[in-house]
Amino acid sequence: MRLPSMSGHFLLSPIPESSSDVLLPKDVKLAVLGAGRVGKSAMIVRFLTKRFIGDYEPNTGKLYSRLVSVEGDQLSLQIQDTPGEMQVPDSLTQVVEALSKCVQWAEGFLLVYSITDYESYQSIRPLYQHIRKVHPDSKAPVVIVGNKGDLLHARQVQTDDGIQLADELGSLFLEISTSENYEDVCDVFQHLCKEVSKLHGPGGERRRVSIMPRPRSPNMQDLKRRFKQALSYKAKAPSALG
Ligand SMILES: Nc1nc2c(ncn2[C@@H]2O[C@H](COP(=O)(O)OP(=O)(O)OP(=O)(O)O)[C@@H](O)[C@H]2O)c(=O)[nH]1
Repeated sequence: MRLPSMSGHFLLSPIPESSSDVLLPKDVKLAVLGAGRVGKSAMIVRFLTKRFIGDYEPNTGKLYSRLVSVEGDQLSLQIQDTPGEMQVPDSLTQVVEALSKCVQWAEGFLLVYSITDYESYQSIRPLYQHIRKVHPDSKAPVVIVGNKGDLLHARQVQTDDGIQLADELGSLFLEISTSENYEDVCDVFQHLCKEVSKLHGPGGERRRVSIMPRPRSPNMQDLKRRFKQALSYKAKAPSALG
């Protein structure tokens, strides 16, 4: 199943401030998983900043938080990046534990492989099965992405392989190049946000809360005037000590 092309752009905008009642944004928690240096961090940063940053240190699990608006819906989005490589054998258990916690925590998943790395493609199925095992009753949306689509000369995974796997697992699939195409990266995250948001229902976690009106900031001119007044009064007043 291929990811349908999205119309319209993903709007990254701050939530408007209101002095009275506000609607809390819905929480959307996504996890990005994939074995090896498949471009997970690059994708997240590309989505959040529009920029492609070519050089990253291998990450150890960074959480990104943003307020975003998707088709008019205000979302409090959290994206958990996960380590693709385990460099210290001793920490294997910790990494697996951390991954399980993250899978438990998240509501929507992005499974990434690189079209230049067949092993990363092979890791998608077990990752997918792990998600379904941790969330047996939920319809947690999963999108499979074949990244680095620009590196055609180094291709090890055919597009059809990706389509076939995604069909088999019942997931959406898109082959993209994070470095060359911001729109595709955006479509992927936008799709996941919308699907997770649907899980919360139409009203979801949105609720009205009353917020205290913010106290007015002091008028500095007025304060200075009063301060001077007080000083001059003090100067004129007879001293209590005689
Ligand atoms: N040519 C090309 N390179 C990419 C693309 N996406 C990511 N890269 C490169 O792939 C390398 C790994 O990218 P990362 O984003 O660090 O990969 P990661 O999956 O987060 O890796 P870990 O941090 O080890 O989990 C970097 O050198 C990126 O510049 C892409 O679409 N095309």
